[in-house]
Amino acid sequence: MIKTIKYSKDVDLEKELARSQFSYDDVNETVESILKDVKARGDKALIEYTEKFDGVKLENLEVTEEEIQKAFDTIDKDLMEVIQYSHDNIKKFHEKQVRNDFLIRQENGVVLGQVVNPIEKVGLYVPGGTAAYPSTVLMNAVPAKIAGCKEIVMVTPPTKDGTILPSLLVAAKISGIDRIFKVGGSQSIAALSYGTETIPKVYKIGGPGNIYVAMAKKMVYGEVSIDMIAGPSEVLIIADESADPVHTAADLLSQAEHDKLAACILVTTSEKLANEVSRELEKQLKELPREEIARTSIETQGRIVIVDNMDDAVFVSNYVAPEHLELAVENPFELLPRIKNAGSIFMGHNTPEPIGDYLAGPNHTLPTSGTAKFSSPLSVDDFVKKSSFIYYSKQGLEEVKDKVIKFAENEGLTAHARSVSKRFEK
Ligand SMILES: NC(=O)c1ccc[n+]([C@@H]2O[C@H](COP(=O)([O-])OP(=O)(O)OC[C@H]3O[C@@H](n4cnc5c(N)ncnc54)[C@H](O)[C@@H]3O)[C@@H](O)[C@H]2O)c1
Ligand SMILES: N[C@H](CO)Cc1c[nH]c[nH+]1
Ligand SMILES: [Zn+2]
Repeated sequence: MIKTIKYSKDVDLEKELARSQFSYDDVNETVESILKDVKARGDKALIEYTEKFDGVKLENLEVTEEEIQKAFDTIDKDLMEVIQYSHDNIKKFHEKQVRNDFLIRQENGVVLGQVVNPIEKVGLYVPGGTAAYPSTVLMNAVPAKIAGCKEIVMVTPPTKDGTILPSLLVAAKISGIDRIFKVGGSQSIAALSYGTETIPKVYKIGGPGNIYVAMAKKMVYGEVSIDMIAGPSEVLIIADESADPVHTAADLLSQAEHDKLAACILVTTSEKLANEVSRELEKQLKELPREEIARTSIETQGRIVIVDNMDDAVFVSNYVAPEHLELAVENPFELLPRIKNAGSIFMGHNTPEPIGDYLAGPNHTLPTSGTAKFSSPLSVDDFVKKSSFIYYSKQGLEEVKDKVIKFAENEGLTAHARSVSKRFEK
């Protein structure tokens, strides 16, 4: 049964919405020791952890060309069309994000500018523990490809028979991934961070994963860059009395089935809707093949929050800063400007969250665990870096020389001042 809370200003949201069913300390220790071990023992450690966590002893870590060809030969052709359709929508949306170089020319001959360069080597994590995510392959790889990254490698856990599903391989090839490795979890994050005999060290790691993956990315940050902490899925639905309880429950469960640690929250002004959704969740849970995962998520992390008005609903939502926010209200566009913290916003009654998961175009790798307060969806920006450049003419330098010298002397940095003044000595 999902827990229901009546919100008022006295309610301690930190306590009521706490995601406390898991010991992060245990995960920390496990991940730290895996990272150290892979750094020390490379491929040998990867093979052992893959046997331990994924139940398969691998001979080779890299997917071969024959395996990729076989995937194209065996994949369901309708699924391949859907993958291509989704790829094209994601590409169209992300092409709009491309940043161009710019130049500022001044009359005195000074030229200033910014050049944008792709990050050369990137590693993409595609989850594969309890479900396979070809959609995540596309969401990660397409922006990297548009950015122009030279080497795009993908890591994902293998199935029990030591293969990678055809849908993942086909999605990887369609979106331009160069190399694919059959390794998942924190061990794969270690491999991408430090490099092993087989897996190249990259400059940046992107992609979502479970708590072990998220923790590993956090720990290797500094050694490499990371996109964000995209962990267990979340959805928060703001609903008024116009929302349909059957649809609302279905939307909550769409994210609950990802992970026992997924967080699904309904915030509503309607007590009637709250009761109906609570009943409907019980009914629909029984119909799901992944009932156990979804039930644990709903019963431990799930909440229905009843509020007096939309102001309070918006306040709670901005406080949670959910990965996905559904505005299941009469006029979602009216509410939109008041939403300050959310990964992706789904507007109105005909935009269920899975539309964004699969094919609308915007990215589905999104900030979780409240990090939407300061992070954005995965985008082309995550795969580029910028350099600025400065060109001064003789006249331009002469015009500012005294100012630079003044600044440098104030900071007590004589050599800085002299690097300018020396140019004007006779
Ligand atoms: N934010 C997004 O865009 C997005 C997209 C898709 C999925 N997700 C999330 O990704 C996650 C996928 O999780 P998953 O588990 O299915 O796949 P996963 O690939 O993230 O994790 C599986 C791996 O976790 C490791 N692991 C499992 N138990 C472990 C243990 N006890 N100790 C050490 N390592 C262990 C193993 O190496 C295993 O291969 C879910 O939380 C889902 O909500 C997020
Ligand atoms: N909802 C996930 C992000 O939290 C993305 C996804 C992929 N496939 C289905 N859903
Ligand atoms: Zn999803």
